[in-house]
Amino acid sequence: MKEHKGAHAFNSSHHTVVTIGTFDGVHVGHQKIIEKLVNTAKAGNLESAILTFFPHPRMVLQKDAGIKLINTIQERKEILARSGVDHIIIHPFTQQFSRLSAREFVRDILVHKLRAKKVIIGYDHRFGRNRTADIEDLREFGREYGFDVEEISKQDVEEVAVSSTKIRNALLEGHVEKANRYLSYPFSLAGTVVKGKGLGKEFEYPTANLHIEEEYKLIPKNGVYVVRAEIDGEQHFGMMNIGTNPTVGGTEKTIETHFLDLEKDLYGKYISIELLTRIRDEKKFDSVESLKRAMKQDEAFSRQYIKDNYVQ
Ligand SMILES: Cc1cc2nc3c(=O)[nH]c(=O)nc-3n(C[C@H](O)[C@H](O)[C@H](O)COP(=O)(O)O)c2cc1C
Ligand SMILES: Nc1ncnc2c1ncn2[C@@H]1O[C@H](COP(=O)(O)OP(=O)(O)O)[C@@H](O)[C@H]1O
Repeated sequence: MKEHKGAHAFNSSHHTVVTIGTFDGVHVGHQKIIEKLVNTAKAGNLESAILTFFPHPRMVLQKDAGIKLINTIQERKEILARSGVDHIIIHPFTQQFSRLSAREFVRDILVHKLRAKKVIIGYDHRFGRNRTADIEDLREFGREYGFDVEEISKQDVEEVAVSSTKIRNALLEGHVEKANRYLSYPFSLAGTVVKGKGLGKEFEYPTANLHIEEEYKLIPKNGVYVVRAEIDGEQHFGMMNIGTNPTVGGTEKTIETHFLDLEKDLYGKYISIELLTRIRDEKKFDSVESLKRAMKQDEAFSRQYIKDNYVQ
């Protein structure tokens, strides 16, 4: 897969079949559309291309700072790379871009830059300044500029929307296994390991504190999770706490992981951690001793879960 930082950087001499969308999560519904894209490309001797926007249009147009996404742009790229698509174009969604007329968008981006011969698009997709144009307008442009339009049915579009909402809600409610089923891969949190409060030694459980740079990344419900990560090329399981550490008087939200059977300096490392299941809520214990006992139980639960689900 080739990545292009905007339609203007696209330089393939082949004709393409293009689909347009945010693809947050790249979940099972998205995967169905991508499969259609890839098969259409093969059948028509075209190259497949996904045109996606970043930042998310809602971040730019509604200054919606609160919007949370399942994937960071980096994660979206990595998951799409596994889907067999030839090109991903990450077009910067700016105020200026949003003011392009429908004709300018079609002519300058789809036809001239991306050399589209086919566009696969949701039945209700709207585009151009103020989202004035619809799929019928796109078909009309297609006749003028020489490309076909293939419609994604109402049923498939709804499946995509329902899945995205279900995944976001499942994560916010702590149901990671449900989210992972819709995603068909484990939801993950990625960031750099930073210094914490320095209490890990007191707990006999050193914890790697994850700093996530992307403030738009959705963080699942506070609580304790069984997790897995690759560290220096090796798989490690662990237990993660998302929360404010109320027992030790914490107020800021932290994401910290104790990796089982590992002793390693992780400061400064960039780690992507998969969430596998949720153990319990984060609690304010009346003593550090009680918290330690709870963490011992979390460890026992985690070891059993890993044995039951991941070890042959
Ligand atoms: C598996 C696990 C479960 C935890 N559960 C709780 C909890 O229920 N309540 C709480 O206040 N802190 C909880 N913590 C956080 C501890 O308070 C935290 O690890 C400790 O404050 C050390 O912080 P530090 O790494 O920033 O020094 C948990 C941590 C882990 C690793
Ligand atoms: N098994 C392990 N799991 C997590 N971190 C570990 C582990 N072994 C060693 N470490 C190191 O210990 C650090 C955490 O120690 P800790 O005493 O909890 O301090 P902090 O408050 O900075 O998190 C981690 O950032 C990592 O570098």
